[in-house]
Amino acid sequence: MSEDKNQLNRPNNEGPRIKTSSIVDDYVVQWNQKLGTGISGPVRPCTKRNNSKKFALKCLLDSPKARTEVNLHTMCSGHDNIVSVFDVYANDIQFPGEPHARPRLLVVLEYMQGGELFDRISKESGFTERKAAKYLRQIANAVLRCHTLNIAHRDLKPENLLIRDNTEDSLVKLTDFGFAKIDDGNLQTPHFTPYYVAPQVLEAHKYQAKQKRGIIPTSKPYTYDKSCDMWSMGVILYIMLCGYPPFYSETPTRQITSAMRKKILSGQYEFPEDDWQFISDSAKDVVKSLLHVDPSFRMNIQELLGHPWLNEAPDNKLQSPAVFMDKIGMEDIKLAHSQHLTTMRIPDNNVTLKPLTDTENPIFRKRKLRQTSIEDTKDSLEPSPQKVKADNLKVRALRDIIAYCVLPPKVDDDESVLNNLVTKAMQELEVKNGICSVLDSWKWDGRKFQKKVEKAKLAQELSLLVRSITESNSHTDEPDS
Ligand SMILES: Nc1ncnc2c1ncn2[C@@H]1O[C@H](COP(=O)(O)OP(=O)(O)OP(=O)(O)O)[C@@H](O)[C@H]1O
Repeated sequence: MSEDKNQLNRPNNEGPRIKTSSIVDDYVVQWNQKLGTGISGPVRPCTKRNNSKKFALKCLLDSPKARTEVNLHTMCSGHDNIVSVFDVYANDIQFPGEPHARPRLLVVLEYMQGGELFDRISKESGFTERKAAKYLRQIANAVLRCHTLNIAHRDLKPENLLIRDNTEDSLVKLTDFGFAKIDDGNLQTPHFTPYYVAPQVLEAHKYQAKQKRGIIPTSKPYTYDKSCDMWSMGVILYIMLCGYPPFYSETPTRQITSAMRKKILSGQYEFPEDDWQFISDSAKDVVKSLLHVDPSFRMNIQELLGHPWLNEAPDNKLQSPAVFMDKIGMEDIKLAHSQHLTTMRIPDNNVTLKPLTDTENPIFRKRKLRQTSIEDTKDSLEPSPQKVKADNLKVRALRDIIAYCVLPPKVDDDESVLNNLVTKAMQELEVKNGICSVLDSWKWDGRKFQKKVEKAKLAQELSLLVRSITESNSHTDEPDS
């Protein structure tokens, strides 16, 4: 058996053996070439000295987060539908423009010659439902591997689905474990940050409450991180079938609009007749089951793999390749999906309110990355501490309301607490349009609500408002519409 095959079949549950010898002893790295670029900088080609095989090299600044990425990726590696990790080196490296060498993790990955999945689909002349099902099955198998190991990938998006080679039946493989985490399904009240409470957290609370009341059996624990992956597969499938995403702004913009947010939250999407009339009901059933707004009713990975459409999809031709040819449209689709994933990811630290500097915002980072020509600038992409402080102050009052709504009620709680918090927010906020449209739902008369407030819903809508305010502050060049 070849060395590479051995590597693919070895058990990976101990994490990688990180070598401290120099990578150049074993590999020739083409430092000036790029296979692609992500938030952590370029991925470069490299060749193994002893067998002349080509690999892809991802360079990460060494940090606990990078070590987690490498660790979880290595654990999932060794599966046909996951890009394999072959070697990991911890070396000090100085890139052009840097004053000194910095500790880096150099991750030698299986070389994915065929590029990104959606680019491949755009070139397929006879792309059919059956082929879409074949791709989805492979993606689902990758997710099964992760979920079986209790790892949620949390960044399932088109750019992270790569094709092995240029052959007709080439495999699709999942990569980039930068947001992956062990999903222990453990969600107790203090274990999230009210600042960034995502709809999924609130939904998880609802689920737990239903479990406590015996409405949902406790034997099927709901894990919110894993259900993000299922949602992502629903979006990816929808796009594969028609060429555009289910939740999309009508006006071309790189920001999610508030109307779009509402649609996402309430699961409002359509199968426009013109484009979907020839797509099978079975395919639509898979989409619906994955894009279920309530994660407790969303299909899990085993259910997806057991769906008949995956094996019996009809051979009707799809229009998506033609739509994928529109590169600018594709970029927008990718950005919108990334942004939505950011909303769904739950902050990992608990109890204390997190400063913005600790959050990951791929859109923000990517935009910055595009603006700079210096390689490996990960550290310089953070907003200044002064700006973070100013941003935090602007939305502090909104965060107080969110925290009030999501934390368990105090014994002496009454309506005046919420009314006072809202009044304070109205006084502090510079731009009030966003909050006014949220408050309108419960008839805020300037001092109190005339209608009974659904606290979970209010928290959901305000957390989206907070995100849009802080994000639009980060990109004053592209205001939220
Ligand atoms: N194994 C590989 N073989 C070929 N190209 C690759 C490989 N891994 C990554 N790439 C290319 O590099 C790009 C960035 O890789 P990756 O997503 O792992 O980096 P990242 O810095 O974590 O990016 P992201 O912004 O997506 O989080 C990919 O979209 C792809 O085009």
